[in-house]
Amino acid sequence: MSTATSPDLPASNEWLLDAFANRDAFFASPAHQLRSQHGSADLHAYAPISASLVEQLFAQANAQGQHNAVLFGLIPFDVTQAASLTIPQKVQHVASPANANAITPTPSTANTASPAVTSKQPVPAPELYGQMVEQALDLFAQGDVKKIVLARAMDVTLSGTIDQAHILRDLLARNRHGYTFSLPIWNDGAASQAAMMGASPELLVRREGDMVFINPLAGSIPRHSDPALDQERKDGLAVSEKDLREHGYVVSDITRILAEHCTDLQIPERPSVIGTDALWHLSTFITARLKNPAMTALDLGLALHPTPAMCGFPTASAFAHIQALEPFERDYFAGLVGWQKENGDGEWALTIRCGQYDGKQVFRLYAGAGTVAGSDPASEIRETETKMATFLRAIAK
Ligand SMILES: C=C(O[C@@H]1C=C(C(=O)O)C=C[C@H]1O)C(=O)O
Repeated sequence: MSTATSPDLPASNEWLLDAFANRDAFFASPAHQLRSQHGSADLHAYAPISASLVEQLFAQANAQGQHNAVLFGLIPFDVTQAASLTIPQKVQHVASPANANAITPTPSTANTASPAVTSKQPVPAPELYGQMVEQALDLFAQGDVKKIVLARAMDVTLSGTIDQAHILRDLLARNRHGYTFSLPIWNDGAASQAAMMGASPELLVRREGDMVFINPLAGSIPRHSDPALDQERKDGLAVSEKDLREHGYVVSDITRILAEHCTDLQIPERPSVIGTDALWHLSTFITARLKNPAMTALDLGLALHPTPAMCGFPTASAFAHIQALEPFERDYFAGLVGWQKENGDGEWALTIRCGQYDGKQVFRLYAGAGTVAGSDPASEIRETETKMATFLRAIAK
């Protein structure tokens, strides 16, 4: 996660979040910060993703005299469902603040006081999620599938509307090395108010010219408030046979797909351990060079998606088991979130540690965890709870 660069981007000392309203777009990575304000000349689409849909949107932007157009997108876990794409008329694109570690969330004022949680409904109940993990363990024992990522959701109703900028600042302050976003969902046409918001730690692909950067995570343990125990957990994760196996499925499948599209693959032999504010993760930072420089960041992201970090291994059978076991639609959860320019450079993160906002008072939060032979249902319940906690803390006090 140390490879952030800001090639020729204007510097900025602050996050571009002033007067953030529904239908605005924001995406921040360690290097890039992009913000748009909704306007009547914005272009948007709500349809299954395809190269021609992306080309059409850029062609329309060109036709209205827009240069340096930037596409923002949410691509669902199941790519046959509608993606939500936006080319705003005007986008601010600057570097992320270099000293952002020093930035703390702005305290709530009378106008931006965080609403309270009035109801919290797990989907399904945690015990049922534990039973889903048990069912996955039976499937591993039968032998046709090695890993299944199982998710659950939480419907949260708030006492009032939220201040998106306040939430995003809170997430940014805690996720310096991640991908923090709020992008509109056009399910209701131009009148839509819904958005996907979150702070993902996981980069699917960044493209800079013909170079691509990929950073899968898989294998996790919640952090501990005691520094010595926290270090023990970190050291334990680095040598955990179960977690290394879970991570290995992801890296080997990504390597197989990258080999079709890239040369000069640089893949560390062993994963390292990275920390978010709440969890330790096994992480492998991969670089490669595209064989075909016309392949865009999104093209490569879609070739890789869904990786065994979001779905399982082998992909097709894990995908079928997810459809059968999970009692809700993932929609944009565990899909792609990001941006790209017409030349194909861009960044696509995975849509995790996130929630779908209805634009008023309701959020659906999501979290998933990879299960393999040897997984423990109680640990997966705790892990998914921890994964939802950062976002829950950000939206309501
Ligand atoms: C699916 C999620 O996270 C993924 C699953 C992980 C795991 O099981 O160890 C780790 C990071 C992510 O690839 C999520 O946060 O919801």
